[in-house]
Amino acid sequence: MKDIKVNQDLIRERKKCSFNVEELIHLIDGGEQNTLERKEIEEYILSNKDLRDVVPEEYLSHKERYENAVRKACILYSLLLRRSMERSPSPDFRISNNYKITTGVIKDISPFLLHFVMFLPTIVSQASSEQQLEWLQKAPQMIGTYAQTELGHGTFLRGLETTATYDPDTEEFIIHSPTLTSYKWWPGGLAQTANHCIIMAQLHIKGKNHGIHPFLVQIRDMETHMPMPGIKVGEIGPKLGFQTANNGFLGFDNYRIPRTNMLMKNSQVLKDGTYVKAKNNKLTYGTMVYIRVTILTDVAYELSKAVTIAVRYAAVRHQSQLKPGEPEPQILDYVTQQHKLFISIATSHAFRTVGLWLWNTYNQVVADMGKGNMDQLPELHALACCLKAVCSRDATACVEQCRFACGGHGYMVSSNLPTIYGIVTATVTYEGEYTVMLLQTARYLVKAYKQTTEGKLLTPTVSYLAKFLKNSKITWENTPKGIIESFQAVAAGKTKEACESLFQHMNSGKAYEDAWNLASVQLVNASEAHARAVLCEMFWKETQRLSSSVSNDLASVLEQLAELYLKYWALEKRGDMLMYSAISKKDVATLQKRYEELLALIRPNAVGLVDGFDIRDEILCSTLGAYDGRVYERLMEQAMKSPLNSEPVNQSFHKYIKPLLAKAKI
Ligand SMILES: Cc1cc2nc3c(=O)[nH]c(=O)nc-3n(C[C@H](O)[C@H](O)[C@H](O)COP(=O)(O)OP(=O)(O)OC[C@H]3O[C@@H](n4cnc5c(N)ncnc54)[C@H](O)[C@@H]3O)c2cc1C
Repeated sequence: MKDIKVNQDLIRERKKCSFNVEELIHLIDGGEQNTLERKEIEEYILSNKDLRDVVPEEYLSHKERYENAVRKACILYSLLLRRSMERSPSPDFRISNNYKITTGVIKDISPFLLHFVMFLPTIVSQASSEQQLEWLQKAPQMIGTYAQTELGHGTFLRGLETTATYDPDTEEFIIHSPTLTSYKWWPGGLAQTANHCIIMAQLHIKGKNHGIHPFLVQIRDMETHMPMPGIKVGEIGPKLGFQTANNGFLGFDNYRIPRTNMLMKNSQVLKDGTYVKAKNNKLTYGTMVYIRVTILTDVAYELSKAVTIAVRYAAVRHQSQLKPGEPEPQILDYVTQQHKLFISIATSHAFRTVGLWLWNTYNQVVADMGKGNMDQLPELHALACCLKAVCSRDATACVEQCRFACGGHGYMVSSNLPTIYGIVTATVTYEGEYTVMLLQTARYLVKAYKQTTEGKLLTPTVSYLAKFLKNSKITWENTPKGIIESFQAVAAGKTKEACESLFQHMNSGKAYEDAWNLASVQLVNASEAHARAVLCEMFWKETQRLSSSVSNDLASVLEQLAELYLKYWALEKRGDMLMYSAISKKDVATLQKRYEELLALIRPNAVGLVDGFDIRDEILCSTLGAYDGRVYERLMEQAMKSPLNSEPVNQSFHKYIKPLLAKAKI
């Protein structure tokens, strides 16, 4: 960074920082060695000139954009492949930001993403060991995706219509799309990129439907890349974001695949058509839970990008006057601006920290499952559902807030905030839609509530229910512990009310399903409250644990962020606090005062904190957020790249405007 001219405001901000930014970078990366490795990969990839766009992506046509994304993705993967042949990859890739290198190459979503995040993990988790051996060997030739959603059904898996009918004479499955609504719709990379696909289809044997099962299907010829006969495949068109993800549709016309292409780790179909049911149907949850768990750290990273852009911009931008006659202050000095932005810094840390805790829990549960112990799977599933829902929704709100905080310039595509928003808001829907996820967790909460009333022991993450269901209002204590307990009391109270509503509807003669639907707004609220209680508790506990391993300077900043997170949400949810704890109006004022003190404490470290995310300019891709703060110069440089600026008069003037003006003269 020595040779570049850095904006004076940013220089001053960096001098104010009270902690060692390098230490924070190492903490986020999971150790100094990981930081070194990440930086080395970033330099190796991002210094490759072929990966730079001469014309910014947004000026390309839809087709050119896709082709450019494929070109860059191929260079990227061959570079990564060469490197992995030279040295062994990092043992724990989740802990480091290494895996985020793709966003520095393809600003939006790679058309190969699904191959890595869904196709390969599904083979690993759902194919038998023989299938894995065969397919993973062929994997370098395969480009895969995961096709579950259909035009007519996403959430309701049992409603999927694609059929896989077993023909014992040829030992094949006949894959068929019987209706328009049975067409697969959405899978990333499906349209023009993938040559293979895991599809979910209804398994029919001898006239009996055995439900949804996964199948490996080749959809394109390995040489010509033409769609295989019997396959209809294409692209679904532009979306809010994900412009380069190559989301596709797929239909089958009695397409035959070998029997051995059903993924048979769990259920099996024998040669004669005998169906062998999975020992435990929960085993198939594996990949879904895995992806939901990883979404927490994914949105934490995207949010760290958004808030880096917004905080650096707020340090460089001067607007209005605090006092008449005085110079215009940095907008970061407005307390409302700090209120808008600092929660995003804290939230990114919260989601990364809790995400890593959940990741470790997931690994523990998977290890136990390997030994035949499934006991913790329902709890993990319930946790992953509500945390995925709340984190994706909160991150979306935070990214949008960062964009608002940049005023008009935040609306520029060159700020990169609109693209980040497009990426983050998609996580609210895919891999389990928001409301549906909260309702899944609600089922677990209802069960836990019943267990409490029966005096049975509860699993650790809901054990607070037993404690707080007894008290209608708990004593208010203005400490992190007190706030966490209040969130637990809120969750317990909302769970109780949702359950009472459910049971009342049932007692009045409604069927369970109707009663569930009638109580569902309250059930969703209970589930959201449970997620907040878990987030607050785990973020605080994990911060305490991490703080003991870092310098005092860094520890105090980390604790300020965790405290800010708790205070922010206690204030946001003050209505709930008033309902379920003995908090008074005076206590709320004290909470507000401390929250404002925290904003002031964090203010001098704001730029240092976003520098601590250590996101290279090539990955940020933002005119507003680059390390050097050359905001206005970059905005103008990017504007000059608009093809409309390449000629002084556009042809549309002669074609349309001039004749119109001529008519106006008459
Ligand atoms: C960017 C993006 C990428 C995607 N990538 C893939 C992919 O690679 N592969 C793939 O297979 N799919 C993919 N999907 C599809 C995605 O998984 C589905 O969109 C998602 O599961 C939601 O299903 P749906 O669209 O049918 O919505 P719906 O289920 O129709 O939901 C619509 C509304 O109905 C409500 N609703 C539905 N059921 C219930 C219920 N039981 N109770 C209360 N409310 C309910 C929902 O809350 C929502 O408000 C992708 C989607 C997006 C947006």
